[in-house]
Amino acid sequence: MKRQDYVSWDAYFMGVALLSAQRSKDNNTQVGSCIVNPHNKILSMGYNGMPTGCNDDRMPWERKGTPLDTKYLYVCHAELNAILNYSGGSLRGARIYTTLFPCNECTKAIIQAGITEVIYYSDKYADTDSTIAAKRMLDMVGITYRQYQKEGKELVLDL
Ligand SMILES: O=c1[nH]c(=O)n([C@H]2C[C@H](O)[C@@H](COP(=O)(O)O)O2)cc1CO
Ligand SMILES: [Zn+2]
Repeated sequence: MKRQDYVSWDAYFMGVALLSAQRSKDNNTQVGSCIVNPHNKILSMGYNGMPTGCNDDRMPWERKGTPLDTKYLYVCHAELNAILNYSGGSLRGARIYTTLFPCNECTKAIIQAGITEVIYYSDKYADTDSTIAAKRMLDMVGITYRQYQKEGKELVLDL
């Protein structure tokens, strides 16, 4: 009989997104994303980080203070990184697994890239204008979004 406790496709791809998030240098929120085609092949991954070439140690990671001295003006979001990291052509018809509901800016990129489904883990900023705007756009263009349903499986990686 075949092994029974293998991970589902959803758990597999959200697991990859969660693992990608572990690369983030952000001390408050680590976000990871994984883009998958309709044949369940992974096309791209990303996490939130400073633009390539911007030294992590010289960039601000603060949340508050003078805007120029906070991370927000500089950090590249996980979803955008996953989209931009793809060098294989079109993402049309793909779905994106992401550990945090995409912001309005990433949502624009998701729409323009032709991604057709968003699966998210956390929606901790649901009450912000950014997330409300994101959902408004997704609804308008018919991109479906659903929260990842936990399967009660705890996976420990002995790295
Ligand atoms: O969809 C997203 N994707 C993403 O990568 N991020 C990143 C930007 C920041 O590095 C961090 C959010 O920081 P904070 O929770 O401290 O405000 O997450 C944030 C969002 C949603 O705002
Ligand atoms: Zn974003």
